[in-house]
Amino acid sequence: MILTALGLMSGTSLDGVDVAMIETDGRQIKALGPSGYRAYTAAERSLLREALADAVQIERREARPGRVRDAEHVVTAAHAEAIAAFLAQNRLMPEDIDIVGFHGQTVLHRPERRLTVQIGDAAALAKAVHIPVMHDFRAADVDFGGQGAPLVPVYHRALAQSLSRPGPIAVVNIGGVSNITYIDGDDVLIACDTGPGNALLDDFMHRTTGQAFDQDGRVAEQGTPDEAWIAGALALPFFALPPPKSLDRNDFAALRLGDASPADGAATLTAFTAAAIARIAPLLPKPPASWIVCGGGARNHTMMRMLRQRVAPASVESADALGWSADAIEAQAFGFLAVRGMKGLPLSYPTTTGVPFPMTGGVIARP
Ligand SMILES: Nc1ncnc2c1ncn2[C@@H]1O[C@H](COP(=O)(O)OP(=O)(O)OP(=O)(O)O)[C@@H](O)[C@H]1O
Ligand SMILES: CC(=O)N[C@H]1[C@@H]2OC[C@@H](O2)[C@@H](O)[C@@H]1O[C@H](C)C(=O)O
Repeated sequence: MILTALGLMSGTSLDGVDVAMIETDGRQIKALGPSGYRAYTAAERSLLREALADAVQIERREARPGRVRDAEHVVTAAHAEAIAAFLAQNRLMPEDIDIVGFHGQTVLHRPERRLTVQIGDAAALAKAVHIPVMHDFRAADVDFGGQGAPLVPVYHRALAQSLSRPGPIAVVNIGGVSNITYIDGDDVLIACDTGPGNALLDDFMHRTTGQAFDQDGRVAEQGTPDEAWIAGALALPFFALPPPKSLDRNDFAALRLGDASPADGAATLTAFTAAAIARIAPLLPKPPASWIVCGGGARNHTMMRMLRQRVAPASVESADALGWSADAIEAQAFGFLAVRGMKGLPLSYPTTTGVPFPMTGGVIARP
């Protein structure tokens, strides 16, 4: 049966809430609908940053220390607003939607302690929007010893079904953290986080220039990467580990650049992200022949150029260039995952998160 889902994603970049509509039976994509976006205000974003800092002390999933509880209210309200605006703009009624896939906002990810915390009150959201809400997508995977991330690979595989590109194909998402899905024919699906995405660069830009991010990679383009610093950072044990593996947004936050100018610092961090993505290739069964990049990093021309240099002669294309929506893919993915969860289909596999057997997930809150 084909269901209509709305997927919602509030990613590690802390920039806002993406919404996207998808019609699917959980295996194939029947149609992709419109998408929308509700940015966090500067005040909301700084509250989320404080919540991330306070979340470090969390030991039980339900705990909401310090600013985490206030942040949870803000996250829930922002998602309710995002859905209301999306329905109004597209002249849709709540009854037109079968299920909402609500990822929430990750504030702490410690799979080695069987702990991953996404804030957002699904029961309150279901009541506010009058639609059933599926949430807690990562919990079952982590409970069974999986990484709990990344979860988009099953959706990348569904998207790639209609793609004619030489394989193996690597779909890379450059959000706050970067992750990769490796697809080789119908049977091989491997995934992991590769290292930093935009979060380190965004934090550096914020600190040194007051800008939220390096628009189109223009600042990095003016600078020179510090290759010795990058080689030192890539020597961290994480980068030598084979998939599956995952990261917390702030796992590399302690890395410091010293006195770099904004241009050289941005160039170094952009090159670090590209180099960390390319570093996964020797840990995969074969080097990918076609790289497809989604997430906000696909708009950073300097990052795309640096990735091209590092994976040559393989091709590197932006998801938008294929007619996929680089910005909406993760939100579409959580709509798709909600339908898979309703049908008891796996969200993750031993080769994507390290879970011991294919694992479904998600919990439904009803209005
Ligand atoms: N035009 C642009 N030029 C350069 N960078 C951009 C541009 N647009 C977006 N970005 C970068 O992309 C980031 C947002 O990416 P995205 O929306 O994929 O993140 P996310 O949803 O938080 O991701 P994830 O959950 O995968 O970590 C911004 O913080 C910024 O660093
Ligand atoms: C714990 C968590 O929220 N992880 C995010 C984060 O952002 C990118 C990367 O790290 C990825 O592993 C994951 O998100 C995507 C949507 C995923 O689960 O596939």
